Amino acid sequence: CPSGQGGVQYGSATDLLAFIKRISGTAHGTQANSNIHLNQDTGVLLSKHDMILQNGHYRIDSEVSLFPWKRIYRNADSAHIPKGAFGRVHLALDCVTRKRMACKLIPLEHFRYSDVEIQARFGHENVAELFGAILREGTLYVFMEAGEGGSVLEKLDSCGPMREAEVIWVSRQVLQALEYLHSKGVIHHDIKPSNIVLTSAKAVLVDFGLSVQMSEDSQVYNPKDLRGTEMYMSPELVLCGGHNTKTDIYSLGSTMIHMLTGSAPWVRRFPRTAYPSYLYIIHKLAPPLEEIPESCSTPLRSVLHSALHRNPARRGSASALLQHHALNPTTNQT
Ligand SMILES: Nc1nnc(-c2c[nH]c3ncc(-c4c[nH]c5ccccc45)cc23)o1
Repeated sequence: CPSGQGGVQYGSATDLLAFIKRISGTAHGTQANSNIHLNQDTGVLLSKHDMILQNGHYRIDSEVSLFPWKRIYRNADSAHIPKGAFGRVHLALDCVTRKRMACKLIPLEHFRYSDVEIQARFGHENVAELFGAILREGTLYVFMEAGEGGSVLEKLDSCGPMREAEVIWVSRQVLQALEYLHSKGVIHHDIKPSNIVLTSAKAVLVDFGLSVQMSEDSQVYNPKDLRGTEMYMSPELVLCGGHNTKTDIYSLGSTMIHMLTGSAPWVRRFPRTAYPSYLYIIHKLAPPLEEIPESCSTPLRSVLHSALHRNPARRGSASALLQHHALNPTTNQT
């Protein structure tokens, strides 16, 4: 690059995918990239109108300010946190336009191509929008839509169980995201309260680092590893015999129980201190229907029975559940 000219540029989602493909190859040592070894910032920003480059630079504390927000761990709710499966999410403010964004910092050695790929390829109002990614001194800065209301987990931890109307409001929007992603063959693999963030107007799905897109000619994904957070995992996923998008529906059912009761399924009956793993419990005892609170209305109870069905073929799809009268309260009041 000309002297003083930075390596960050405006581009399309295709340009951004090419960039993260290149650096994820570098992350796994398969190819050298001249800029990677310099202190040169490199990257692609998608939105010309509200992220302002200066001579190909988008530098922290110059073109954009970061404010520490939330330390996040992948599988933090599990008994173990795989090495490096962590990051930090900051609030980011563009210094010129004051655009507010979330910025996730991912050490290059822990970066997965799917961390960014799914959000770059599949846009939906209930999937955290991707604004760009910049590699700087071995750390990838991923700029995304901010859920300034924090996550559903924070809401539950600070305010306790949610009212049924709130649970329906959140569940509908997660189902809208899943209906879209599942139509593209994408499995999120980690639906849980900490991966649903809130803005003033909507709920948004985040963290696609464990997501996969099934091949077009197959309706079954045969996993190489166990993906997700144990308390929310479906029985078929735990068995590792192959699963499909319906595993996300079961995780949403588990998430709905957490929203209704304030606790994840199983943990009240089987405290984490005594049970380092829930995989056997999920295999032998699922589904956790007895964790549905007495106060739960009959219509919402039937949504949970469908979403938590042990047999994925009999579990409701996202499209089917979105038609359920319990999730369309305004229509059935007429
Ligand atoms: N794991 C992950 N991958 N992408 C995100 C993400 C994208 N946009 C966001 N907006 C808000 C938060 C967030 C979570 N807990 C919070 C508590 C307080 C404030 C904000 C938050 C997280 C994100 O998170």
